[in-house]
Amino acid sequence: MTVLVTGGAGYIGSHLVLALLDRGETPVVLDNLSTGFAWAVPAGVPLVTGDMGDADLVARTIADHGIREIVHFAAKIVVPDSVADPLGYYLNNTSKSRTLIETAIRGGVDRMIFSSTAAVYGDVSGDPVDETAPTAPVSPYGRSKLMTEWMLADAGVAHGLRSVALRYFNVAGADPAGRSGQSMQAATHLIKVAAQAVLGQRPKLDVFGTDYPTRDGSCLRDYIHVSDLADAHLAALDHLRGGGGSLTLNCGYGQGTSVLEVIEVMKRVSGVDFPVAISPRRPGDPAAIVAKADRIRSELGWSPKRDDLDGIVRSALAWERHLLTAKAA
Ligand SMILES: NC(=O)c1ccc[n+]([C@@H]2O[C@H](COP(=O)([O-])OP(=O)(O)OC[C@H]3O[C@@H](n4cnc5c(N)ncnc54)[C@H](O)[C@@H]3O)[C@@H](O)[C@H]2O)c1
Ligand SMILES: O=c1ccn([C@@H]2O[C@H](COP(=O)(O)OP(=O)(O)O[C@H]3O[C@H](CO)[C@H](O)[C@H](O)[C@H]3O)[C@@H](O)[C@H]2O)c(=O)[nH]1
Repeated sequence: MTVLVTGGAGYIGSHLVLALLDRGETPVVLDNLSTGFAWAVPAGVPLVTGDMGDADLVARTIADHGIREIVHFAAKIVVPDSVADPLGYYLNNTSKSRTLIETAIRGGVDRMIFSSTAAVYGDVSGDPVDETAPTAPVSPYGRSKLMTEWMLADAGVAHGLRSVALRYFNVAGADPAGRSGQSMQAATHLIKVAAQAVLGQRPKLDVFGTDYPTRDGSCLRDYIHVSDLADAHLAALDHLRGGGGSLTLNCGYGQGTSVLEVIEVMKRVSGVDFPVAISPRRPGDPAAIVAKADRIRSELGWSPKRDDLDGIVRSALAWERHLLTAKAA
């Protein structure tokens, strides 16, 4: 069975492509390479370079490869950018997802896994949130993804498309075998930025706000290893292939870690005391967001294998070193 992976040249998508190959499946990647890399798509995996908003291209790809299922990662993903450019985010993440979904249904696709986000919940009190919590995103990014969840749910009722919306919490780390990782140099994610600070690629790390109502004043997030997340997608595919119905599932470990704690782990694991500056809050950031992650275990039988912040940080750092060596070569 051939699986179409939109955004498969990106960070998380490339890890799913590896996980699919590891279990003998046949992925095809559709990616416009706006933030992804052709080299991140393993040799032998077809890469269709183009936009998911291009209905003709999507229809052709579905027909050419006999696609019945899509894992949909393609999106713009930077929360503060979405505050500055909301319409660009609604176009790419919402409107183009609408085109993708419509074209998929017309082409006979009946299963879709969607990369949703904890950002759909908004500013929660800090208690772990389950999937029944009200959705009240505080950023255009979060709203752009929530609207796609709604489209999938409505299309499911009207057209029989079954889907699993996976609400990722904070994804971090890299493939334990060193085959992929987060590669965008201008990335804004905390663990990636901290790894770059360790290697001297950034002069310092800014902590965006230490005046939040949290245990040390910095924001709390639930960090999940990217390979555990890839496994959750395999389990979601198996669920739908087995005839299972549509689901919305949190993907996290249920553990909140503060920005200052992440920095402490990065310094300890690397042995490098990089400079840290306390800076103002960043627009669109909720104070605390931690998953209640029971449903994914009971519905999919998924359980994490790499629930360890030291290990996540170590793998992120190893990938950053790899990128640096590759650049120098
Ligand atoms: N990284 C996180 O912590 C996180 C958390 C929650 C949800 N997510 C979601 O996971 C998904 C993947 O994120 P990522 O971290 O791998 O980001 P990424 O930027 O590395 O990957 C996104 C990929 O989509 C491609 N893309 C973007 N728009 C496209 C379009 N219109 N047509 C075709 N390709 C397009 C990009 O080129 C890139 O390869 C996104 O949907 C994101 O919203 C990520
Ligand atoms: O240089 C930095 C980078 C980040 N942070 C802080 O670290 C925390 C985590 O920030 P990230 O940018 O790593 O991640 P976000 O929580 O903003 O967002 C991520 O997780 C969300 C879900 O919680 C979304 O899905 C989104 O796609 C994904 O980027 C935030 O408090 C942020 O202010 C810093 O202090 N300094």
